Parts: sequence; C-alpha cells; structure tokens
Amino acid sequence: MNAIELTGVGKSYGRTRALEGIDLDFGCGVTGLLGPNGAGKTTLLRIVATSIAADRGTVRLLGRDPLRSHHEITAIRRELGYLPQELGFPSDMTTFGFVEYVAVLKEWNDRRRRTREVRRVLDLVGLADLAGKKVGKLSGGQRRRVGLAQALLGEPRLLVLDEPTTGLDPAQRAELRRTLSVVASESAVLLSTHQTEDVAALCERVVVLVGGSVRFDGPVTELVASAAGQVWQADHPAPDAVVSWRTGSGKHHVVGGPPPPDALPVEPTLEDAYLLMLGADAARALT
Ligand SMILES: Nc1ncnc2c1ncn2[C@@H]1O[C@H](COP(=O)(O)OP(=O)(O)OP(=O)(O)O)[C@@H](O)[C@H]1O
Repeated sequence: MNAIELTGVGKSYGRTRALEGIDLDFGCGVTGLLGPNGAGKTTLLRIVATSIAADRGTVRLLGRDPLRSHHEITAIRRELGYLPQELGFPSDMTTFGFVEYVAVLKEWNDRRRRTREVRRVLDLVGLADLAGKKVGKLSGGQRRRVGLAQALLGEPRLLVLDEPTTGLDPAQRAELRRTLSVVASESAVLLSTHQTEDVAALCERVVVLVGGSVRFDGPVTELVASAAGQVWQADHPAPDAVVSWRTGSGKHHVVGGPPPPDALPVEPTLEDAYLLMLGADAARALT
C-alpha cells in the first residue's frame, strides 16, 4: 500500500479548474513538486493534507478514504504532518508554547510525553535555544522552522510541506535537507518548492505540475537527462534560445534553441531541464 494514492483527482474553485486528471501514488521517500505559480501545487497538497476535499476522482491516504467518515479522516490526521504555505502564529506565544499547543490538538494528552516530544522536534529543527522566545520576535526563517517542528510531531507517516525552504538561509536549508532525509526513510514526504536545487539535493522523484495537470513524473535524473545536448556556454547572446542569460563570468548560459556558433556544451542541471520544459510549454501556447 502506498501512503498516497490519487486516481483521476480534480478540483475546481468556481470556474477555475485548479487540478484535473491527477493520477499519482507516493510511498516512502521525498518527492518534490515543482510548477509555476498557479499550477495547482498548493491545491494538491491541501487535498493530501485533508484540508480540502477533491471534487472528482478518488483519494486514499494511508489506506483510508478521507471522505468516508469522520473516523477515517481523524485516523489519517493522527499520522499526518502538514506545513501549510501560510501558517498563522499567535505572536505572543513562545516557540515551545505554540508547538505544545499543536501537540495538545493532536491529542498528546500525557504532559510528560508531550513535553519530551515538543523538545525533540524543536531540537530536530535547531530551535531548542529559542524555545522560550515569543514567536512574534522570531525571524521569518525561524518562524518557518517552528512551522516545520509542529509538522514533525509524532513522527508522521505522511509529511506534507508547502514551500518549506522559503525564508531559510543556506545553512538552514542544508539542515532541513538532513532532517527530511532521515524522516523519509520511514515516511512519505511530499514537498512543493520553487527551488530546483532543493529538489536536486533531496528528492529521488519529481512531479512537475503545469496548468493543473502532471507534466512530468519520474526520477530527478530522468528529467535532468531530458535536457542533455540542449545546454551550452557561449561568448555571445543567443536570441533564439528558450532561456539564456549572461552569467557572472561574462559567459552566456544558453538553454534550448539553436546553439550560438561558439557554443560549448555543458552538463544540464535540474533547473535547466525544468526551464526547458516550461519554456517549451510557453512556446507551444503562443503557436
Ligand atoms: N481559494 C481559492 N479560490 C479561488 N481560486 C483559487 C483558490 N485557491 C487557488 N485558486 C486558483 O487555483 C489555481 C491553482 O492555485 P494553487 O494555489 O494550487 O497553485 P500553486 O501551484 O500552489 O501556486 P503558487 O506557486 O503561486 O503558490 C490558480 O489558478 C489559483 O488562482
């Protein structure tokens, strides 16, 4: 049984079709969800986090149907950790107090066990030293880590993270990768991000959503390989490239399109492959 099983899933907001025909299964490991603004990433994560219901198709989470009964949805939520895109914090609560409050909502009724668990997750995200500080006085990145701490309570089998790296500095992002790679050995982790480097560093599998549909689903290495032979370094601009820019070294990084005459091929990155995929879509939309 996979932790997440989606078949023919669709969701609309009024006339806007946010998702259509989504067929995806996820087991243990970290899967990265990429897609441009409005592609449907948050909508998909909210469905998987039982925060909203799909309009069409079937959703099974941890072997259960969230629409079947209150009992089923509660059973799923007991094993689910969710970091929403925007998490509201009562600013006068302390870091410890806020995570403990979420633990109470998650039915950690034994005070000693609860305290131990809150300390464990604060330690995991590197916030032990700030446990007594008011949430309102934390930096954006620190607040993001408080959000992550509450999602990690109880070692959830299903961890859903909406843009977890937003606001984190490079050292914190590296630490987050370390934490998630440990969690993912026993849990299914689904995260959305605009940072292709995070996906390349952390995920075995990547799903690209475009316009509410799955545009790519497979190993990160496969997406990278799809750009082989289409990325160059050149001395001159490439006006017909899918994307190209002048780098700090003064050379031009050229992705797709005909190579300029002096172009030297370079190994593509995940970002190159992703830009190529989106660029091809954009070009198709214009014809
Ligand atoms: N509550 C809502 N009411 C109406 N339309 C919505 C609502 N939430 C999302 N949408 C629309 O659904 C589509 C998908 O939005 P969604 O937030 O899932 O995309 P996303 O990929 O997460 O975008 P972003 O990268 O900007 O966060 C968009 O067209 C958006 O405008």
